[in-house]
Amino acid sequence: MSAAARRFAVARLGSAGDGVADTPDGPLHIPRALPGESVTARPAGRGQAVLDTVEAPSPERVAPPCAHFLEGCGGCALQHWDLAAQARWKRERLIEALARAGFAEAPVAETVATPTDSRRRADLALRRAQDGSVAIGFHARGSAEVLDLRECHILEPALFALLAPLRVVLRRLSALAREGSAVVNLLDSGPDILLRTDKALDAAGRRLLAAAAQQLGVPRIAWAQGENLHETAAQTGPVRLMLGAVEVAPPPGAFLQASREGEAAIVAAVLAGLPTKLPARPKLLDLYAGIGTLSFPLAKRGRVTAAEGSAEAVAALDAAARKAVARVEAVKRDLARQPYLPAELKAYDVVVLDPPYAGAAEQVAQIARSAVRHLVYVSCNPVALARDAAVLRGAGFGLVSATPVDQFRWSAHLESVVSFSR
Ligand SMILES: C[S@@+](CC[C@H](N)C(=O)[O-])C[C@H]1O[C@@H](n2cnc3c(N)ncnc32)[C@H](O)[C@@H]1O
Repeated sequence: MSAAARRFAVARLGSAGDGVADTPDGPLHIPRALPGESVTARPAGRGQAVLDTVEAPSPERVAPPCAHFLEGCGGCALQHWDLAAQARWKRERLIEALARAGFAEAPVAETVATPTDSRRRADLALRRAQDGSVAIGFHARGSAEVLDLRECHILEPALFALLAPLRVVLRRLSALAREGSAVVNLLDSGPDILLRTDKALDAAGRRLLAAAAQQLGVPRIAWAQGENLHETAAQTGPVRLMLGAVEVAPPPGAFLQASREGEAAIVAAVLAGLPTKLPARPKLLDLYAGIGTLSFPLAKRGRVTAAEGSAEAVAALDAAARKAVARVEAVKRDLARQPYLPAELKAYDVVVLDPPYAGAAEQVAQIARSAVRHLVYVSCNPVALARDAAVLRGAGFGLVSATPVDQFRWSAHLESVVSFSR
């Protein structure tokens, strides 16, 4: 039985985008409540509560555009909040993260917004129901349930349009017994799909996927059982994505910046974060380079070494660089186990880092000990950024510029580009 609803004053927003009320028992997280609101909520244990009614709404509360938001879709956390307020909150989170690292009053730019219907990469959950139908969508908040997307205001329309025919195909795919996932990347050649399912793909399944690729205009469908290595199940043509002027053939499920607009904003902030005075033939080191999203634009400014841990991403980057005769050398390297050491870093005028969510503790420790003078750090996690920035500050780096990018509209995620020099 759920607890009785009680009244709470919402003081602030937590890092996951939940309203937080301070209570004698500690902070209480109330999803979908906003700062300044008086709400009733039912405590659900472990500092969590379920919103019951909003008694005094914030003037910043707005009607969520998507029906699934009200059903608890975990794809968005903040559709009930005015966008300008979200942009201010994201900027404040970056200011706080940098202040925690010791950079008080950092020169933080306004948040760069990205539009609705622009997400070109999504990791969607698949779940087969008792009647054989397949739900495709995001998990419901804090649950294994998959919300079958009948509308979506974040996905690129071309990706959303794929869901209805994909449901029909997956219904017949015996390799999907109960659950799986589909990473869908919208490339310039069309949608690229990586299916992960819970059973083996038999000959009938391969024929089904080959026919689906033809019919849906999808150049490639890759498949894997669980977390095993993927294989190409169907290919009707080449895959390609332009990164600046360079054509890349991304591997299945490749990391892409979530939207073209987000990518453009990050690339622009990285280029703007380079020192104004560079030597005549600068050498740039792009760490955690992926398929070269930043490496190719950086190659316009100098010779780039692009290091990345995924063998497939490095192969795609290397092939694209050779074909385009770009000044980019691709290196496969695990930067947690084998970070660039001070002696190697000596060769570079600028280091660009774009690490995964956990940050770049091992690599930043080596940069701190090196003679590197300029660094541009692209972050998708303000907590890791604060930790790594504190190390840089301790090593004498000052903060030159910082730009928050709201690449995941309506979510609590924050991307940022921060430039340091010493
Ligand atoms: C946030 S993505 C950035 C990719 C690229 N810079 C871009 O903008 O598309 C982080 C990248 O780090 C890579 N990565 C994760 N852990 C790594 C490690 N230990 N060593 C090297 N690369 C790693 C991932 O494969 C991924 O390509």
